[in-house]
Amino acid sequence: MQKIQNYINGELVDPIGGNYLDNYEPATGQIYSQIPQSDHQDLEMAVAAAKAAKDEWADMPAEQRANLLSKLADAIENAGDEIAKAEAIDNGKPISFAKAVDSYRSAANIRFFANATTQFSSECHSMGAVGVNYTLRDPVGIVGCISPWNLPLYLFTWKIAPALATGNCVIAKPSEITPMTAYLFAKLCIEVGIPKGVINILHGTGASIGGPIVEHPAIKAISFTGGSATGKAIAAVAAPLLKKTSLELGGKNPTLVFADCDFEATVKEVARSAFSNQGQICLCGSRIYIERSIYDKFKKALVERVSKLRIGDPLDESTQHGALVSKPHMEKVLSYIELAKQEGGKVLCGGSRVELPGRLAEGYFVEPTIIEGLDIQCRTNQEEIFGPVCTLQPFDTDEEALALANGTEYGLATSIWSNNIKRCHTFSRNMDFGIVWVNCWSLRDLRTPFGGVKSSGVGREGGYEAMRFFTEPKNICIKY
Ligand SMILES: NC(=O)C1=CN([C@@H]2O[C@H](COP(=O)(O)OP(=O)(O)OC[C@H]3O[C@@H](n4cnc5c(N)ncnc54)[C@H](O)[C@@H]3O)[C@@H](O)[C@H]2O)C=CC1
Ligand SMILES: O=C(O)/C=C/C=C(\O)C(=O)O
Repeated sequence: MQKIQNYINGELVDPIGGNYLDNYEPATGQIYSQIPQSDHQDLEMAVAAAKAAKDEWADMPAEQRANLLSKLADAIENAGDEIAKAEAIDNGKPISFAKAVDSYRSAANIRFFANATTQFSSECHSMGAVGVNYTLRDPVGIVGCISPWNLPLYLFTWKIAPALATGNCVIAKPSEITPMTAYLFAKLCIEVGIPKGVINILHGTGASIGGPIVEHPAIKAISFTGGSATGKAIAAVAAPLLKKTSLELGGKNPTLVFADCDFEATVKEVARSAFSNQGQICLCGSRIYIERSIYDKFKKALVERVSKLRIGDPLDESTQHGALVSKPHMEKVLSYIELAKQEGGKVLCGGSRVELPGRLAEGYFVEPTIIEGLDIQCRTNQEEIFGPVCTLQPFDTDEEALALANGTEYGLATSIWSNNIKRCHTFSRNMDFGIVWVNCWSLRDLRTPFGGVKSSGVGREGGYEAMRFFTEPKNICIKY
């Protein structure tokens, strides 16, 4: 059975303690590889390597760093099909999605920040005849990047790329549930000649290696994406250590559909926003509010479209809906469907585990599920399910729609579907979310601030926001 290795000081190495975890293939429910259960000993090695590498990497001219990162982006692009296949096996997502989204964005993340390195500049403030201030943006030093399982290499590179671009050395931990593409990424780093110690990748659980990364005194900033409970636990450890944190956490995102929307296009995109990646994206729209005059028509069209999604083998190019990432996660999602029924919800489509034949018989497949008849206060509409489950609810007025949209503890992303420009602007201004999409969903421009408010997190990723996070400003004041 394949054994994944850590990547420390430019080499693939076994964990010092010799401990491993099983890695499951979600589509089959079978163990197919093993991953290091790293601990503080591995971390000390990684920190020593990063310390040795840090000055040379920080002092390297931006263009040279950009060239190395561009080579890494090329390597990811060339390995795109292999990465997509590994993601489909490790995560359960359809291979077509993994190619179009995961592989594509992993390369794009690195390329974007390779280019940004050469464009990043700092500020200068003239004091007239008195003097001048200018600001240096120094790398923070050694930073920790901790990523989740839903978009494995995509979110791993989304953090690592700006950290490296701004001259930091990185200790990174991918999710223990989907470690495979971070392992492939380590091999590509070796292939393209990323200097030793600049990136170090440690595998294992949050308790065994995630926590120690957050606590380590040499690691000065933590960029984390994952559940809100984990984010709060990380913040509690990092705050007294005065570490910078960027926390991109959960969502319970509302989708607002108005009667004046482009009907067909909206049905299509709302289905995509709810069920892409089996609903396992923090941006997915899981609470769909529809203006009452089109509620029945929209519901019928949405249910019809979603019921036709092809559920099957993630490795089959025609599959549109794959497996959930793990057995515990599947059980969590199914338990929320049961809860929704107990809370008075009516299941309009889906609602059950799917049993597929042959090698997929033990796989973690759950039908795309649409539920109606629940109010905003119930747990189904308040808690993040993070799976292929959404609820529908009609509304009568703009005021009611706004109150429903803002009515949870989360504030990550929302989408509005309407051709009334005034309404779109007014809603965009009044909604408590970090990201508002109007007549689109997840239309991404990597320069924009990415992240949420309320329990959806602290700080922003993307573009200069990420580059500012990974640098320390130093003001220099010169008197003439
Ligand atoms: N992007 C998002 O918004 C995501 C949200 N979730 C939500 O979180 C729920 C739980 O999923 P999990 O896989 O348990 O996510 P998680 O938030 O626990 O895991 C994310 C990453 O954090 C690490 N981690 C866990 N505990 C840690 C700690 N104390 N210190 C440092 N690192 C730690 C994990 O090993 C993983 O690499 C999901 O059901 C879903 O609702 C999960 C993944 C992504
Ligand atoms: O950067 C994006 O386009 C998407 C990011 C998605 C997440 O952060 C998530 O699902 O956790």
